[in-house]
Amino acid sequence: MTIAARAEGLTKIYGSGSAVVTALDDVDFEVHEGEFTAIMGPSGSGKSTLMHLLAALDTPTAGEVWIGDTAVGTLADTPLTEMRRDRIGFIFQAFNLVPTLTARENITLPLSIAGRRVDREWFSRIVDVLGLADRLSHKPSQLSGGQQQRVACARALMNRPHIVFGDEPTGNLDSTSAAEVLTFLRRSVDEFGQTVVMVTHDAHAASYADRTVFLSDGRIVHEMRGATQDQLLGAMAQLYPRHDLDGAGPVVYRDGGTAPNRAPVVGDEIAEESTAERSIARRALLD
Ligand SMILES: Nc1ncnc2c1ncn2[C@@H]1O[C@H](COP(=O)(O)OP(=O)(O)OP(=O)(O)O)[C@@H](O)[C@H]1O
Repeated sequence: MTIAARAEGLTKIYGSGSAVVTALDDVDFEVHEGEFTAIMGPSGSGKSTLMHLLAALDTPTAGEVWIGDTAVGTLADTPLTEMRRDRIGFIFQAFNLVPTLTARENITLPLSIAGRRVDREWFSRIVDVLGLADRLSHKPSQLSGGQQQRVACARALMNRPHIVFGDEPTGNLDSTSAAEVLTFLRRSVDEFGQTVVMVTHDAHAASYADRTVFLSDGRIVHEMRGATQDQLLGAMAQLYPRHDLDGAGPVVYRDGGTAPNRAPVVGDEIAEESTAERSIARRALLD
């Protein structure tokens, strides 16, 4: 099996002194080419941190990431930006479309920024598979959430990336729109040989994947192949007995505190997180 990306001894530590958080703790991980991999775990287990490091959007405290044969840590800023632009596709929970551009312009934006030609045939194929042909001249505000996320899927695949990363891509969608996006990701693997890595807390979403890895407290604690939603839920109940399996689960902090006891702090965190997510998205899409 060919390795599309791998991590060795990946560690990410935030903060210092008493505020130190080990978000990832000495993780070894491989992404297989042409496979759909889901990364699951409760809130705070390190899913987004692992994805951001694998996608070269952030730098580890220790360890190394390879995308294909390229050691990401050895790249200077310009080749790093080029690698993200040319070899990686991103789909975010919050769509992150440019509001002033049409669907067509959003889809081709990464190519426009890179000064590359649009492959008309590939564009039509992707747009057809995603059912977007009659929406191309619409602005994001004229599209439903599901349609916006399908535009984001088309944008992610336009440059035929080495890997597509999705960070909770169905997190803001109703179940019908979520199924459309997940079916598309599945088809992109089966029909185009695309490699996909998706972070999710949702067992139904993960059931579309070939392989699911489970994180807990910054470590990979389990892995399953071809698991059904029920099998995934069963594994989650064993691995994360303190968490609510219906949704993202309560925010459980490393010291055992939970969100309802700490409303003001959680409010602050959410505000900070959405700003952080926007800045990650900018780096992924516009750099
Ligand atoms: N920029 C940051 N500064 C400080 N701590 C951070 C930062 N980013 C993440 N963390 C902490 O690192 C840990 C892992 O966070 P991460 O976002 O990777 O988890 P997650 O599994 O993706 O969570 P969620 O499902 O809530 O998005 C958490 O304890 C989080 O609070």
